[in-house]
Amino acid sequence: MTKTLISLKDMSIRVDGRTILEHVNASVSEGEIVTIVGPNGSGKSTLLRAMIGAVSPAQGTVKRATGLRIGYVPQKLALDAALPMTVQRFLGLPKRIPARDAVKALDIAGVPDLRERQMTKLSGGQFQRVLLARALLESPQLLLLDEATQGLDQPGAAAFYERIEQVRRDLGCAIVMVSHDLHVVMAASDRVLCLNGHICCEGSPNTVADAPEYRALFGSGTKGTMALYQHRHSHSHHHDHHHAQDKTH
Ligand SMILES: Nc1ncnc2c1ncn2[C@@H]1O[C@H](COP(=O)(O)OP(=O)(O)OP(=O)(O)O)[C@@H](O)[C@H]1O
Repeated sequence: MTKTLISLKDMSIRVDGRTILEHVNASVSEGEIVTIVGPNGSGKSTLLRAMIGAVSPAQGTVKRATGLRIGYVPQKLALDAALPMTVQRFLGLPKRIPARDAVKALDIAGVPDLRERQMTKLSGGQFQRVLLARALLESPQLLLLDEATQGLDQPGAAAFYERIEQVRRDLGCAIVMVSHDLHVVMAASDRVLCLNGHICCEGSPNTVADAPEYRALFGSGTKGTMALYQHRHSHSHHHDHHHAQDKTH
């Protein structure tokens, strides 16, 4: 039987007396890819933060499987450009890690050659891969990605998501990701949650794209771009390497 890694029951979150999320019921099982979509300010990041335990529910519960290992890729990470730091060093914060652990994580993240490079000299795509490598260090059973492709162009984002699917195949971890790239992300997901302070609708990518609640939020235009991406996506696996390399050189 598939194990439930995390479950949220009737969860509400309040920040500064304002309700950000209410009555959220959701769970994530072993090995599945769940995408959270929703307009700006709809509570997507807050939902991930509730999953890792960074914010506490005002009502309801968040239950994590005992000893659950979570890897988290945050939405933004500002590094001081004046501070020289290699990728190896960054991966070893706060505690140094052996080079072989860094090599392995970077390899899984699809950037095996970046270990000696300076963090501030990386491209946007390379930086995101290093953040992914960092989240993979603890062999997570659940990987949480918050807008991990922000600032990447479409081929870069597509290559990133293809890598995520590869990570899931290799490590068998479940993945929960937040994204604005609806057309790209939804094709890679088993399940989509559409959020707007509460869960408006959920289901397979196609079910959600057809749901009136989703269309009310995003219009029907995304259906077309999603179909376009699914078509491209089904042909693009062979090119993963090229895309990834596009972003790493
Ligand atoms: N620490 C905080 N203090 C005050 N308000 C907060 C805090 N964190 C989030 N909020 C508010 O909660 C709401 C949801 O924010 P959240 O970042 O979860 O949304 P989001 O869907 O991830 O948005 P975006 O797509 O813009 O990243 C917003 O109105 C935001 O202003």
